[in-house]
Formats: sequence, C-alpha cells, structure tokens
Amino acid sequence: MAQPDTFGRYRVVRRLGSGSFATVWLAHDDLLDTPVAVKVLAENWAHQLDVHQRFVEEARILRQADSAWLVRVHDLDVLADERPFMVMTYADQGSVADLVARGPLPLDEALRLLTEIGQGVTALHRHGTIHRDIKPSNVLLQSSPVGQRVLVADLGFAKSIDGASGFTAAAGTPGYMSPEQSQPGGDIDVRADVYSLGAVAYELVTGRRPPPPPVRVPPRRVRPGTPRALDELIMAALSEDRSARPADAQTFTDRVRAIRMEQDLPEGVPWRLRHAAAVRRTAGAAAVVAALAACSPAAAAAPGFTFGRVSDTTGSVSVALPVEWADELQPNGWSPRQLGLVGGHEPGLLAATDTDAWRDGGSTAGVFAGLVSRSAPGPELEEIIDAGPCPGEPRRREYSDEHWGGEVWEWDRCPGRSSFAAAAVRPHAGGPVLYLEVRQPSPRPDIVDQVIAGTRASA
Ligand SMILES: Nc1ncnc2c1ncn2[C@@H]1O[C@H](COP(=O)(O)OP(=O)(O)OP(=O)(O)O)[C@@H](O)[C@H]1O
Repeated sequence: MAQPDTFGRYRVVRRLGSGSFATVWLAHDDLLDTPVAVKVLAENWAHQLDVHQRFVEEARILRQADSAWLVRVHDLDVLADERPFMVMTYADQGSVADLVARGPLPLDEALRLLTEIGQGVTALHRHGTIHRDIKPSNVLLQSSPVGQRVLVADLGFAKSIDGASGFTAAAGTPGYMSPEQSQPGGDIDVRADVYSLGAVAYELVTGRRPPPPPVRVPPRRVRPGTPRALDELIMAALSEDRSARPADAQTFTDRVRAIRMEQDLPEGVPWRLRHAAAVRRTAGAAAVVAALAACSPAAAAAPGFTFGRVSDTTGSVSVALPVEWADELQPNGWSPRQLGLVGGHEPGLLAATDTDAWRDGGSTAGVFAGLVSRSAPGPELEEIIDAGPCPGEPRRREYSDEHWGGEVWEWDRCPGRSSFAAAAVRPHAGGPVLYLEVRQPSPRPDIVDQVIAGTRASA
C-alpha cells in the first residue's frame, strides 16, 4: 500500500499495521507538535454503510467514554474518496500481546495491567457499551511520565448494552470469547466482557491463552504460587454460567485491586515457566540448521564432547556447548523480568536437545544464556534464584577464569534425571551480568565450566 503524505492536517510518518477493516498509521500533528495514530477505514469497506457506521460509532464511543484507560479519539473526518478516519492517541509501546509473547509476567505486573484493563472496560460499561473483543492485542501500551499506561482499544465489535440481545453473528476471538458469544442470536450482557477479562488474566498469569470453555485447568496448576484468591477470581470469570461470574468489570477490577493490596505476592516467575516464551518462539528448523552451521569447534573440549558455538539473533551472546545439545535453538532473547529482575527484552538464547522439555523440567540437555540489565548489582544468584528448580540445596562455588568472575550453583538430582547448574558471571573488564543455565544428563562441573569459559557477551 502506497504511503500517503497526509490525512487532513496530519502528516504521515509510517504505517503501524492493518486489521480486518482498517489500516493504522503513525502521523504527526504539526500544529500541536504531537504524534498521533490515524485509523483509516479500508477502501473496500468504506462504501458499505453498516461498516462505515460502525467505524464512526467506534470513534464516538471512545470519544464519549473518554477515559484515561481507553484510547482517546481526538478527531474524526472523511477523506476525499469518502473513507472515514479517526485520529487517536498514539500507543508507542505496542500491545499487551507483545508483552505476553515474551512469557508470563511477574504477578505484581500482571495485576497492575489487569487493574488498568479492568478500569478501561469499566469506563465502557458505564458508558453503556459492551466491548465484545477484549484480548491482549486490543490492549495497547503507552509510555507515560509515571511508567507504562494501558489503553483499551479496538471497539470494532462493540455494541450498546441496550441493543445487545439477539445478535445474529458471532463476534469475538476464540479463547477470549464467552460461550454465549459463539451462539448466534444469544443474548449478551456485560458479563461477556468479564469472561474475556478472565481469559486475559489467565494468559497474563500463566503465559498461555486459556482453552475454549469449559476451562478446567486453574491457573495455579500451570503456575504454582498463584494466590488462591486470584485463582478463584479467574476461574469464576471464566465460568460457563455467567451468573457465577463477577457481575461486571467494576466488580472484577475491585477484586483484582484487593488481591494486589492484600497479598504478599511471590516475586519473579516460577522456574518451569521461565522459558515458556523462548520455547514458543523457537524459530523452527531453519534456525536450527543455521545454528549448527554456525558452530565452529571450540578449543580444549571436555573429554567425550565436541564443542561448537551458537549465537543469539542480535549477535550479543555467543555460547560454546557440546554440538549434540544444539538440536533446537531459540535465539530471540529473553526477559529478565521473568526472574523478578529489572530490564526489558534482553539478548539471550536457549539451545537444547528438546526446548519443550527444558520448559517442563524434563529430560533434555542444553544451555540457556541471557544478559541481565547493566544496572543489576550482581553477579549474585541469591537475587535470581528464589526457589530452586530441583529438590535439595545446591552446591555453591565461586567461579573465575581469564574473562569471567561470579558464582555457580549446582543441583545433581533434578526431575527428568538431569542435573542443573545456574551461574551468574560478569566480565572482569566490566559489563553486564550474564545469567546461564546448564542442564545435562549427569553432573559434570567440568562441562559447566567449559560452557561458561566459552561464552562471550557484548552489551
Ligand atoms: N492508537 C494506536 N497506537 C498505536 N498502534 C495502534 C493504535 N491503534 C491500532 N494500532 C495498531 O495498528 C494495527 C491495526 O490495528 P486495528 O485495530 O486496525 O486492527 P487489529 O486489532 O490488529 O485487527 P482486527 O481489527 O482485525 O481485530 C495493530 O497492530 C494495532 O496494534
């Protein structure tokens, strides 16, 4: 699609993306000197009266509901070719879908996001509107002076509460959509949005979208340590019987807020979930071949193993490991926030015989290496390891070679008959902390040391 120069007085900068009905552009309001997002109805829909009307209706609802937790609409106009466009707040930090794609969030962050999403949906309910398509990709993120702010967006399917019964077409997204929404002609009320809030909550906490209704696996089973009150709230919101759900978004949000205030929330993400995102984003066979092709024999291999080298996609982290461990590679980085540490998305990689088994703590051999933010005080594993991945106390030892200094913790008997080592090291010459995990069939500290010695990182 050719990039237009302007929409009205808004100067186009670049295309942000397209949905089923519209394309959204980043533009600049030169008069007010501020970035804006301009959503333009697609040409093929512009002449269809009902779609045109729905687009204008979305703009009006967002304008009238006017909440800090909803995308704000500043202007609505029509182009010369009759395509309507709305001018919105620009959400500069992507969507909650991008965030959960990196893995489950620390609970306090998940609850903060849920509270803000709930406030946005509450504003819609107060305005007399049911959103009908709440899902992580429809919740945008904007940077603000006090951190990150949530903006509920995309009311393409929204309906007024009064006119919500007797829909003829199913609308919504599987996994997030209430059971009543998938019944054409079924009547819908605000509790359909409560179901979707429960589904979003489930995904924020576990890193997984809930299965279609009826949902039988509570979040606690996927993420041990989830507070019982949160588990119960999410499962209540996901009830097939809507009379068992919280009555509306306000009730749901109040309960989330109470859990946030009262509970002593566990920090970080449990071990078995930490690499969930990494595994999900495994780049497939092409990356694996590339990884092996990139392997070059490393010097002074441990007896019985040939070492090779794999790198992450940014080229910042490069790890030497036994080549037979590098069957599968996830080179797209990681989020130290999963360990309860500061930092956003950082360079890192997971190379293993079976990356799924890595996540589940099953039988696999491999190495995870990820950079921790430069401001991390480490390298101290106490800051990183809250509860061990394996039974028993680890053996702890100092580590030092020509390049790195830090510490290593080793567990010999882990689930899946493997042994597990975690290391936090920092270059003697200065630089960010590197966090490593080595999983192997039998405890071989010499291999752990060789992996660390052969690893290189640049910030
Ligand atoms: N206010 C905004 N600021 C920044 N990006 C936005 C904004 N509104 C939408 N986008 C982005 O533009 C893209 C298209 O959005 P749009 O709402 O048209 O469709 P969608 O939600 O992706 O799909 P569909 O409408 O089919 O569900 C998405 O990637 C969305 O994240």
